[in-house]
Amino acid sequence: MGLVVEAEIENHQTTSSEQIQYQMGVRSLLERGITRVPTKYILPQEERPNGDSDIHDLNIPVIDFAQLHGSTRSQVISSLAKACQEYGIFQLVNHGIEADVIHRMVDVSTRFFDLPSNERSKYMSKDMFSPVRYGTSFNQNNDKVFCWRDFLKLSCHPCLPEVLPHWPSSPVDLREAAVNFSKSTKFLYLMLMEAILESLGLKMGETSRDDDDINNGKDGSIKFEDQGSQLIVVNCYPSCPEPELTLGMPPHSDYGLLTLLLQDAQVEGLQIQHEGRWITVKPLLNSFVVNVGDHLEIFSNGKYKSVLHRVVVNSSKSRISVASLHSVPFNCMVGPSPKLIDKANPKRYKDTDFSTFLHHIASREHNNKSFLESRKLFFTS
Ligand SMILES: O=C(O)CCC(=O)C(=O)O
Ligand SMILES: [Fe+2]
Repeated sequence: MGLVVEAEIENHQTTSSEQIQYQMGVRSLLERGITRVPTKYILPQEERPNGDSDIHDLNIPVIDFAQLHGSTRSQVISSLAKACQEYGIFQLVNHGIEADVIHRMVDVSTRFFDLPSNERSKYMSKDMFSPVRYGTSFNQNNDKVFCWRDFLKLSCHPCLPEVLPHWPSSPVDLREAAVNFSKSTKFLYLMLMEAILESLGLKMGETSRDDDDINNGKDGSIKFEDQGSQLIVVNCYPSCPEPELTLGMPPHSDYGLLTLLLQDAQVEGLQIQHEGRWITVKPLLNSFVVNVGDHLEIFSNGKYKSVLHRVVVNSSKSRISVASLHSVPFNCMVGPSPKLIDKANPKRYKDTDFSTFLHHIASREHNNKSFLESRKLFFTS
């Protein structure tokens, strides 16, 4: 560590009672009236955001969902393929989800993080498979440096009627808003996934039949339909007194097939890495950001790329985002589709079961796209 950083950390010394407080989240910390970023959140110089290197003029592809139906479908499928191949991300407009469903989800999320800290912390859990998990940072059990984020994770597995009684009962309208949001985004995901499979020359049926490309894990093919896993992640990034020292989320790729993300229409924060540079994903009114996840990179045998992204924070505004992550059922294997493998395109990734993925992600070693790297097969010729 350089001298400058050491000197900065000196100035940010914190007490052991604050160490315990970190586990309670950033909101709780701010309620104690801090005016500096505590040491626990200060990144080494080389990992800090650098405002100057962010550029805004890169056009992230915009996909018009309404145009998927009808005579324009084939053009939209080509645009989807290009977006997934070159960027691993696109913004989805005309998605058809009612404004009210979105508004209620954001509104109730904001009110959830406004609850007293002892009310929120009732939902803290170390169990990755818990139907509800409130927490802070990226992986608070392992993170050496914490990030400036609190979250609420709502799992929809194995089905909504089973998990619903575990979801927070306060605010009173949280369950209803989250159910409507999860059902709407699931429907959108299925429509998108069908189009993305089509762009790969594959197809999705209503049930697992032999001629579908979705049957359940044998031959490395995977199951996309209703039993697929879904996780709703509500992120809260409070305003930060020294945003240049920390991040809301460190660089990572999402593990699943696709993530549909609702980002705050007023507050920027999400950045993707593209051609070695960090680019801000400008909020686009009434849109979803759609990320390609690691499972889709593997399933497509590397044709589509999961996107490395991070979140920066700012000194004046707090930011809320809601992600809907979708993948195969938990008991499935993920591997390259046999239909995308041939002599010219040998298999590039090992098959992996979903829980190995999740355990790696929760582990100390996880950073950037490290898991995906560990699944790659290398060829000598
Ligand atoms: O808040 C954002 O814009 C991104 C959130 C994110 O990357 C995630 O929840 O995985
Ligand atoms: Fe993410």
